Amino acid sequence: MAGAAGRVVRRWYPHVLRSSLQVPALQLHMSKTAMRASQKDFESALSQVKLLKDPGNEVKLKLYALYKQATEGPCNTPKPGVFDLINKAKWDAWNALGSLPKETARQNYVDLVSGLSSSSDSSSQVKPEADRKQPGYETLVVTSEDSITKIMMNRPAKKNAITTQMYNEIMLALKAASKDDSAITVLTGNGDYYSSGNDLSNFTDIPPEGIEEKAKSSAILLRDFVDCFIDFPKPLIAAVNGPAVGISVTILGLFDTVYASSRATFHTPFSHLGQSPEGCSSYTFPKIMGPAKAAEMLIFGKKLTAAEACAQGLVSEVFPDSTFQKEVWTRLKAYSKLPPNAMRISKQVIRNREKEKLHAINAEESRVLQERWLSDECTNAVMNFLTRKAKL
Ligand SMILES: CCCCCCCCCC/C=C/CC(=O)SCCNC(=O)CCNC(=O)[C@H](O)C(C)(C)COP(=O)(O)OP(=O)(O)OC[C@H]1O[C@@H](n2cnc3c(N)ncnc32)[C@H](O)[C@@H]1OP(=O)(O)O
Repeated sequence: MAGAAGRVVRRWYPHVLRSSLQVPALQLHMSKTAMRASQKDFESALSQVKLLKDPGNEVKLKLYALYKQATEGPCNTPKPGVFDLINKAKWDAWNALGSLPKETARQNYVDLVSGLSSSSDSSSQVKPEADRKQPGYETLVVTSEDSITKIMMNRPAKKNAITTQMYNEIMLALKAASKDDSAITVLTGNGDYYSSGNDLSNFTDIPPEGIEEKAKSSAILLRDFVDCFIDFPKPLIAAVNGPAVGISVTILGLFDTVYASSRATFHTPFSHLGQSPEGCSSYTFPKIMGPAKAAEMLIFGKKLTAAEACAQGLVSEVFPDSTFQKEVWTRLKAYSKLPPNAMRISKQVIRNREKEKLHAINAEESRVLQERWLSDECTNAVMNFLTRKAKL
């Protein structure tokens, strides 16, 4: 849909008003000039109008009425029935022009299109992401545009490993997105990784109260973090731009749609790390892919390719890496135009009956992990990574 200059170009035709209409308040004193538009100007405006960004139903009705008046003169067709809403709105708009002369209607049409073209040119300028970035986040880039809130993990040099600060910022961003006027929310990563999961340096920041206290507060953080995904009220989409590890994989079971680049992999090496599953994956993964496949991932740490994850139902669709961004955002922009309330309600109908269960599972997984973090198996695995002795 984006044209060569990054300009949004949609095709719509004023005489074929297909979408639902609000009854317009027509005030048609468009041209204050005495200039007469030539037939050529009018034809050029007719071509130009097809290239404009959709101006909304009210303006489309004005254009329709002026077009009819300019080409056929005053409205002389029978009034459509009260239940024929669209044709009635069109008829009302045309009829409201009364005996406006054809030439004036033509001039008003040309003026209106010219005004729309210049405002469309300036509003279609794509602002650089830095200008649209929401302030207050250090580990994320959060932007809202086209009814989409995008939450991008932004520690590319660390493979978007999730620090305590990033857990907290993701929670804040999700809470804000649940209340903003976006229709859908997307989580993605900056750089070559989607996320390498929990930042293992979270284990080194031990408070004076000791490791037990750290494990306790971390279990609360984990539970709160996962709860935000369980409770998120709008469609939540993951755009998995590259490899995903640990908690960034497990929470995918709580997303509504997961798009993956062909370069993405899905890895949950919990046993290797002396840990156990979180993000409700102990429940969602067996449900999504069956217990045998889930066990390979969650107990044995089998890494899945994007194609395998898609075959097993964890991923909705895989896109070639070279076209991933373009294809995914084109798709999401189209989805974001669907009626937002209907999407929210559909999500509720699909998810609500599981919510209580998911909260209980999350609490249980967090409790088990709190103990695991204090185990020698976990301490040794983390130390091996931090002292550069091991990688996944
Ligand atoms: C008692 C306290 C408990 C505290 C708990 C807090 C809350 C926990 C909540 C739940 C837990 C979730 C479970 C998980 O997510 S488990 C998965 C954890 N992730 C890993 O084990 C991945 C470790 N990383 C790697 O194995 C490799 O880095 C990689 C991802 C395979 C990439 O390898 P690479 O060779 O391509 O790149 P590399 O040079 O290693 O990485 C670049 C720099 O990024 C740093 N880095 C990458 N991932 C992490 C990570 N997860 N944690 C910390 N740092 C990471 C890496 O060290 C490099 O840094 P530098 O350039 O050397 O400074």
